[in-house]
Amino acid sequence: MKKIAIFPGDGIGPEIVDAARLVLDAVDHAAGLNLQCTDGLVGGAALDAADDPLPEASLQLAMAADAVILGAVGGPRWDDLPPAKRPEQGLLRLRKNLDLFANLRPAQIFPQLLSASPLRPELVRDVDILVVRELTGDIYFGQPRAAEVLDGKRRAYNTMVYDEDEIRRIAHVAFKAAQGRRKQLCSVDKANVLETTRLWREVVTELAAEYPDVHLSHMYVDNAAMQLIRAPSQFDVLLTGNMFGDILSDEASQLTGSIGMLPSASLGEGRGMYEPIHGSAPDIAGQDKANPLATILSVAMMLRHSLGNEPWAQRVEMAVQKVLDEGLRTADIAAAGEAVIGTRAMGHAVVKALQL
Ligand SMILES: NC(=O)C1=CN([C@@H]2O[C@H](COP(=O)(O)OP(=O)(O)OC[C@H]3O[C@@H](n4cnc5c(N)ncnc54)[C@H](O)[C@@H]3O)[C@@H](O)[C@H]2O)C=CC1
Ligand SMILES: CC(C)CC(=O)C(=O)O
Ligand SMILES: [Mg+2]
Repeated sequence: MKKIAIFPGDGIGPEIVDAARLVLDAVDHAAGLNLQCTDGLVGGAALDAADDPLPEASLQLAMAADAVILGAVGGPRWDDLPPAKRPEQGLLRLRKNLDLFANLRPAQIFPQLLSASPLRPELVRDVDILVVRELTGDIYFGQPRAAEVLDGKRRAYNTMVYDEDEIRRIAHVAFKAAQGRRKQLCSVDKANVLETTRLWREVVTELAAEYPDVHLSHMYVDNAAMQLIRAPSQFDVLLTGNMFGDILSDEASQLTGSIGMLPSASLGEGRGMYEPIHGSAPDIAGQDKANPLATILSVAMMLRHSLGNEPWAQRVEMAVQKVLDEGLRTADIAAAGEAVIGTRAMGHAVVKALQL
């Protein structure tokens, strides 16, 4: 028996998680996984219910689980709160408390969706990028942070900080990932301007000696953002800090056609958390329009990384390929004039494509 904690969150979170749950339940039943799934509150839903975006009960639920599935958090209802009190803090604290320092965000091309990419098909056809993003450090967590009034003037600051151990452990993850792929590792920083990322570059370079089979290169983040659009197939594994990885992975999602296609695994030494890379999409929440495939592909990553079930991970991924082959599209991945189905119908379609 494995325990799965499920945090649907806010906005489209409950919709995409419900669609992914259809797939997870079907796999559980067919593969005899004997999963015990329990829902919990995080984000705005938790703020509303318990005045805390990560109530103690939710943290305990996650800590007791073998794996966690999370939809998305945040939304305009909580926009007036200062950053440190918003729903997003619940997610950040969950990642930190579970020590999920490695966020794997694969950006793969689905050939069926080449026409959905804003880039020319010949530019994206061969794209297969793994963004390895550090997830528990950097400016999202650094202290001090404050918004204050000084000499009658409003000012605010955050702190970008990494120590060498934090850099080393995420770099090891990236080097190892590159070894299992095309052995090209590009580390992204802003070492020309920032001390933090100068240390990042130093530490990553030191580690390269332990991975002689991996070709390491370095790129400034502004150039990396440009190269992702100019010639994205040059990248294999991209190693980044927390903020740069957040931004570049949203950008990379567009190569595939939609942010609704990109799953992620947030890993540490213990249990993993599986979440689509996108947010709570308030503009389409509650309308059965959201693409649940990123969340369903995150379930596949959970089967692979936390449940040790590669065959079923691949079956879920193949089922996603099949629904795309069949021309089934949510609005975000539909070409002009193409018929569109809703979130829930897409979940059912993936279950059907599993051919159980
Ligand atoms: N992991 C998380 O929980 C994250 C939460 N957020 C939060 O989400 C809220 C909205 O943030 P935004 O900047 O608008 O980013 P977003 O990722 O929620 O949405 C950006 C755009 O992508 C579209 N989109 C996102 N996911 C989609 C899906 N599955 N299917 C179809 N279209 C999709 C949205 O409709 C929107 O037009 C904010 O409160 C933000 O802080 C943002 C990013 C990550
Ligand atoms: C805390 C989240 C809102 C940060 C984010 O955008 C992400 O992890 O993709
Ligand atoms: Mg993000």
